[in-house]
Amino acid sequence: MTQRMIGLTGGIATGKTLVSDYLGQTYNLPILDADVLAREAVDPAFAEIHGGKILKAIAAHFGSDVLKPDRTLNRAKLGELVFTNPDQRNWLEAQIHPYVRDRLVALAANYAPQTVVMAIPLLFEAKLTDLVTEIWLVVCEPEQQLQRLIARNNLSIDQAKQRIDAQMPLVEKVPLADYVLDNSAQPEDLYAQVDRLISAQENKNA
Ligand SMILES: CC(C)(COP(=O)(O)OP(=O)(O)OC[C@H]1O[C@@H](n2cnc3c(N)ncnc32)[C@H](O)[C@@H]1O)[C@@H](O)C(=O)NCCC(=O)NCCS
Ligand SMILES: Nc1ncnc2c1ncn2[C@@H]1O[C@H](COP(=O)(O)OP(=O)(O)OP(=O)(O)O)[C@@H](O)[C@H]1O
Repeated sequence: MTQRMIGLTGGIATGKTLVSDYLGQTYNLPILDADVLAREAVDPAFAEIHGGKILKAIAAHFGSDVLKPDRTLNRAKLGELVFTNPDQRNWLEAQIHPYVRDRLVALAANYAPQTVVMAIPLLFEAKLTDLVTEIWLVVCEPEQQLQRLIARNNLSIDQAKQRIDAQMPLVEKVPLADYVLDNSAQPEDLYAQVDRLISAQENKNA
């Protein structure tokens, strides 16, 4: 039996975390989160897995300004550098994405044959679609996305727009998804769509 791998994606701040938290808590599904793994890739505490070489390469490339006094990554500083410069962003992604891919594969294998959710913001951009067996896309209105991002990350309008523009436009992701979850109303409306999707699948497999 093929292991079911739900690829959960969407634009930044559209509501993926609401969906993954709900799937984890209500349906007990394991959540593999690419953002968490991207943090792990540069975390000295995980040097046993990655040898610490990604953080070293980042510091060599961008200068030690991107490190905090405790030698961990200054994410705000690096964010400023990469979200204003696509070449630098591509360079950074090339360091981190292969690690994220390998960890997703390894972690999913640990759960086989159980269904897993892979929450991957850059599922399309990072060409990770081959890892999943179906794609769920969370969307909301562009203005809501902007306002939610500004509020959550405490960004200026320009900074928030830069982050949104660093991703493939949401409208281009819609035709690539198997299911689209609309998060332009209340979280409860979003959860109801998740329930429908899960029960439709359960009926299909019954
Ligand atoms: C630039 C960094 C240090 C900024 O860190 P910060 O703590 O501010 O953001 P965080 O990592 O929590 O990401 C928040 C959101 O930003 C978006 N985002 C992150 N990286 C990218 C990117 N390279 N391109 C477009 N959007 C991105 C995603 O929607 C993500 O959910 C960090 O985002 C990073 O290391 N990015 C490169 C790795 C990557 O591509 N991660 C995405 C998952 S694979
Ligand atoms: N339906 C909603 N109504 C109001 N606020 C919401 C709604 N959905 C999400 N939010 C808020 O918008 C922000 C973004 O949501 P969330 O963190 O789930 O997005 P995300 O897609 O996981 O973001 P990222 O790509 O950065 O990981 C959060 O602060 C969240 O509380």
